[in-house]
Amino acid sequence: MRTVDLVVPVKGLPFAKSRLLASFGSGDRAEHQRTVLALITDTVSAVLAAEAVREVLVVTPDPDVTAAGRELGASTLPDTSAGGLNAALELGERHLRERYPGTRVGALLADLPALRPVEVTAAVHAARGARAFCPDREGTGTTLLLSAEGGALEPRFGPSSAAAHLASGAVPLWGPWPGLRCDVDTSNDLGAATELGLGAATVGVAPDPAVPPERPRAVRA
Ligand SMILES: Nc1nc2c(ncn2[C@@H]2O[C@H](COP(=O)(O)OP(=O)(O)OP(=O)(O)O)[C@@H](O)[C@H]2O)c(=O)[nH]1
Ligand SMILES: C=C(OP(=O)(O)O)C(=O)O
Repeated sequence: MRTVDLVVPVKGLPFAKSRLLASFGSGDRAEHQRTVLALITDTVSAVLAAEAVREVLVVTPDPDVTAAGRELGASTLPDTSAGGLNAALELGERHLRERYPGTRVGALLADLPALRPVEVTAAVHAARGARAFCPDREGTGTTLLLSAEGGALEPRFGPSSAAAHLASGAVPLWGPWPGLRCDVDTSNDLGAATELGLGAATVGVAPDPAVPPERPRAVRA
């Protein structure tokens, strides 16, 4: 049964995943952007295939992300909030509630290249209708937040968001869903996701985390 509509927020590609840029030889921005787009593609593809998910709404200011989201079958909304991540999520939440009054809304971050559709469905079921969240692999961040049935999302993403979601009354979900918990911010995270098994888009483009990036070459006069 389809029980949740999900907002997936994505920054403008040139500004996204800045901590991952160091993994690229000479700080190669084109390769970096291709990898960020691949992370988004694998995340969105996995949630679109999750049985518990009805609609996936990508909220972004970026035209390339918008085009990629549409191609995959997600709906898209321009991020006009200019208020950061939580504002973008609330914008998406309002949009989904206008379309589906009373719906259960979720927020999923777009950097989960080892995500499996069954993990999303299992987490939705494990929440049992409560406002709940899935902590990241370190237990400090959040990868998925679900509103209660009929309740508001109240996103508190950002530094130490797991503690913030817990303090705001959301139930932590600690199920065996390594792909759902493995968000990729750094090269180390990419290594962990590689061990779990990257999705088809990321496996083709991500730098091998075991190979140190090339140093920028000295410029000769
Ligand atoms: N629409 C929108 N998405 C955002 C915004 N800020 C962050 N995001 C997205 O939220 C998700 C989680 O953010 P982070 O894990 O911090 O990723 P990031 O900000 O791209 O990474 P860093 O630059 O390394 O901090 C990513 O998919 C981001 O693209 C925002 O202001 N608007
Ligand atoms: C924004 C978040 O992600 P990260 O810690 O990966 O930046 C978060 O966990 O709330």
